[in-house]
Amino acid sequence: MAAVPEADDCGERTCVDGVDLEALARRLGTPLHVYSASRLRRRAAELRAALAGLDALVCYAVKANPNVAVLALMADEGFGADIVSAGELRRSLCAGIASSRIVFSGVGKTADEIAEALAAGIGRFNVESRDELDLLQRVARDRGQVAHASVRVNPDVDAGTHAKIATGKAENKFGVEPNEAWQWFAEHAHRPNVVLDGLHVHIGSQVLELAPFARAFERIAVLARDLLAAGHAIACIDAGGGLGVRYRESHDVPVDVGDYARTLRHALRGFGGRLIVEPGRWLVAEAGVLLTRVIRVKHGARRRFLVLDAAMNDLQRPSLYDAWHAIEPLHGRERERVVYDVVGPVCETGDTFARARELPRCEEGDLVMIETTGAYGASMASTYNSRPLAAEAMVERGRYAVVRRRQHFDEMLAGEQPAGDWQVA
Ligand SMILES: Cc1ncc(COP(=O)(O)O)c(C=O)c1O
Ligand SMILES: N[C@@H](CCCC[NH3+])C(=O)O
Repeated sequence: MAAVPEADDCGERTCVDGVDLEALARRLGTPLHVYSASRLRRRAAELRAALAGLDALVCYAVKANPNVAVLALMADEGFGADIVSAGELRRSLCAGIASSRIVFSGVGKTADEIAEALAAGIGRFNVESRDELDLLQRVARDRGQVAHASVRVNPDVDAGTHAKIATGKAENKFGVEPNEAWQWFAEHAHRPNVVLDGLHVHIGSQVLELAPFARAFERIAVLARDLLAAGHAIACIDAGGGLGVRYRESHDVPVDVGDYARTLRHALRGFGGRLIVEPGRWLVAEAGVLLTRVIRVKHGARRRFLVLDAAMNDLQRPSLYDAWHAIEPLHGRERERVVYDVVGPVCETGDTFARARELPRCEEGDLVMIETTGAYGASMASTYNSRPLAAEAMVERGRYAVVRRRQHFDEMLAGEQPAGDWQVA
């Protein structure tokens, strides 16, 4: 009997976690998101090791990849969830994440979402405005419950990342100024159904330098020390997420997770409460690839286009943030190298995965892998151009499981009908 292969041991890069990608793509069709369970577990273990000895809870940022199999793996690793909607709450609970390990962030929580989260018994709300804090008090009072809450503080720190995913500058919509946080603590008696005993900070995503983290953590630590000295309880500090990953060899140098944890330990020295971290991308990005086939090679007047069956609706990052993803044909690496614009079939020039990318010559039907797509890939997918959502599969040690099958056209149409049944408004 053949031994079960270890992760990624197929030698060539045609395998992920012991699973042959060509065979998988033939079986499940393309475009196809594939996630490696072993890679996910390796990252989880590295993070746990970096945080060892701290009273730390990892609340995985569900938005990065809300696939229930990914969430179930996080639950199995003992992680909680950082959610931003009732949808993410339901997914997390359905995947087996303990409600007490769920924290709820976001500037637009509605009364219904807050009520649903209270009913589920989530651990903590990361509150982003006074209006939200008052709403939390009202909803908790009406339900006869007490909610634990942290103030999300905006530290006015430049995370040095893409402007669209920076969240820690004063001009961003997230969090409140430290002065306002002080006022909320001072007014705690006005809100008997909210135990305000935590601080939260999150400066942005794909952060590749340690210094902005250090600045933000120091600001939060100083605030925590001052609040404690003034007699307020601080039971929890939530350091957010944001750790970046290497999309491009030789360009992106990610922060070492050990250095990140040391920076946290240093900033929070002497703090005896609970630490929460909320990484998303760092845990899942490198565990995912998007498999896609070449529909055709089109020779334009000025450029040569490699037209794939994946498009911006399957992976938005290149069109939205000009993000760079490695693109590799799975076979024919010995062929001559050719420069392509790598595009999808969607009717927008922005539906471009890469411009002027040198690749081995490709032919119709070739399987191509777009790398580092485990975070903010499928989670940001749409059905633009009435393209069904791609399937998602988990692979582990030579086995695969379809964790989300490809959407059918009738599912896309479900709930829609031609306007024929007019009602008086
Ligand atoms: C509050 C909060 N926590 C955690 C994250 C996760 O970020 P990342 O995927 O960069 O770790 C985000 C997204 O930026 C966020 O807004
Ligand atoms: N969607 C962004 C990350 C957003 C982080 C969410 N707070 C990306 O793909 O890089």
